[in-house]
Amino acid sequence: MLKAHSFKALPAYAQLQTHFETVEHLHLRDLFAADPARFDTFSLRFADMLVDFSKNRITKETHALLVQLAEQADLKDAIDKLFSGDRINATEDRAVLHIALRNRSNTPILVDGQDVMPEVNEVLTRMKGFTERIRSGEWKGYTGKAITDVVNIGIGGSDLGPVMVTEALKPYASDSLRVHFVSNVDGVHIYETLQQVNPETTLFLIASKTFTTQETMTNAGTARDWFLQHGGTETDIARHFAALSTNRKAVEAFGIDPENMFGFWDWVGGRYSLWSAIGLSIALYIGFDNFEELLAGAHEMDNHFRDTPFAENIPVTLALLGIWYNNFFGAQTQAILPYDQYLHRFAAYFQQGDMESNGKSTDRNGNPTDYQTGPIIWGEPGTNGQHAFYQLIHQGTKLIPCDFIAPAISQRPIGNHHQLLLSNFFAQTEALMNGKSAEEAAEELRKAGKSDEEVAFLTPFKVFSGNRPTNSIMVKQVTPRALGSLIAMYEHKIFVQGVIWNIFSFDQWGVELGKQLANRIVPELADDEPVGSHDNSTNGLINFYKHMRKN
Ligand SMILES: O=P(O)(O)OC[C@H]1O[C@@H](O)[C@@H](O)[C@@H](O)[C@@H]1O
Repeated sequence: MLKAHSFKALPAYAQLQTHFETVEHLHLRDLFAADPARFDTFSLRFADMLVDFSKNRITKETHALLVQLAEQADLKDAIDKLFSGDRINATEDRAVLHIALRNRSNTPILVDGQDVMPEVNEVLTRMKGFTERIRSGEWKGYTGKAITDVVNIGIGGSDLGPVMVTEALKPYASDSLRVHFVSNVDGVHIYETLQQVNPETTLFLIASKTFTTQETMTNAGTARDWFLQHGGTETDIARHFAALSTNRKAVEAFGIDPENMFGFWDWVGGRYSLWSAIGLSIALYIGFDNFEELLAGAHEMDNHFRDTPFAENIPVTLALLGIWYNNFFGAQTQAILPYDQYLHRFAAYFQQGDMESNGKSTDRNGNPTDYQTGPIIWGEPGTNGQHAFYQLIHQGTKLIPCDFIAPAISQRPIGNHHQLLLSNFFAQTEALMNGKSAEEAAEELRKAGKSDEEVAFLTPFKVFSGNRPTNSIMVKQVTPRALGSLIAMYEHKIFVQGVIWNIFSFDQWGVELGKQLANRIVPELADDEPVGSHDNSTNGLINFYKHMRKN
């Protein structure tokens, strides 16, 4: 169990509040001018990764106070508990052990006195064997043909991780195996996917921790019906359906051969599950060796996180900076901006990772928080984002801390594309930091031949206040190993913030109410009778729908 504390009663919180008043008006431009070694002071290295956090509105004192905040929140104790299988997910009474799934050192990790590693290794071995049989073509479909398409049916944590990672690591994929993902209960999603595949050569992975999720069970049922309608028989299902789940009974009840079930455990949170059997689509797509590289990269980051003093600890540093903006500057959001097209689902992945983990307003004592917790996470890959929403980041009224992520080496070196891409990556954080003064703007206009009148009119619109904070995270290349480290880095950042905010990061009660109400509404939609059991608006909407579909 994590110790509880009062976030705002931590001594460093009050000190940071006072300190904030001295920092709030400092401009990054001046901070850089005053300290030629600012980059060295505020950047960290890890393997082939560089994290430059010098373009943040902090001084050495800010950093020191933030580290104290972490210490006073007993972060060390929380990290020990995370890594030792303590039941830190108290409201679900579970340990939180995604770190065990990638524990390549294979040191024992105990839950209730029992080492979980043998089970973890056993599932990995089965995944490896299965992956190899599918990829080699040894595994045959019901007409004797090799599998060419894998359809992962899952949602939330049983979808977003595999989608993001298979997209990110496309260059490592086999040419002979395609992956598809169906998540939405909107029939359009399964329809469009089934259009693209052949029942003789398709493997469906039903990915659901609980094996009860409405969307997934509905899509799985539709896939099974389609398979049976297109030539497959009940006995052929064993060659074409596998389950990734913790719920053996429900898997069997669905009719999937237990031989084709890859299990995991209640101590794997859905949004932390890509490292488990939920990652089978990843392993099938990029091969098991590459999947192990992904695990190894995450394990390296786990070790860094567990063993590095807070001041040099990358996830801790990112978490503290986030708290600085969230709780002192009043920033509402955090943008994640990968300058790598293959990482185009990275921000979407951490929308769930972060917002489902830390979007909470009850603290660990059961009291409402009187401070802000998890930020809104959003982002698109560069340079597309630049032509969409960067206007607001540069000149809008909101403070938006941004993480810029880029590889030094492109997976697809073509002409000078990557240099152009990276010139934008470097230029954007420079522009956000420096801005452009009225004098500079006026000078530029004059040089462009504008009249004095035009200069006077246009200058205010051409001013950039700058002082907009960014982190720049560079890796050598987005290899499976580097990606594993990057994901684990953000996972631990989220953990650290939850510990300091005194909230429980590993439950998700907030997703339940909507599900409950939808289940109540489902039978009401079966006939055309008007409903009157809801509030006026909901009745009106349901009745409009019933009217429209009938007429
Ligand atoms: O993997 P299953 O059990 O289908 O859950 C899928 C998703 O459901 C949602 O409601 C959330 O709770 C997510 O954390 C979870 O990843």
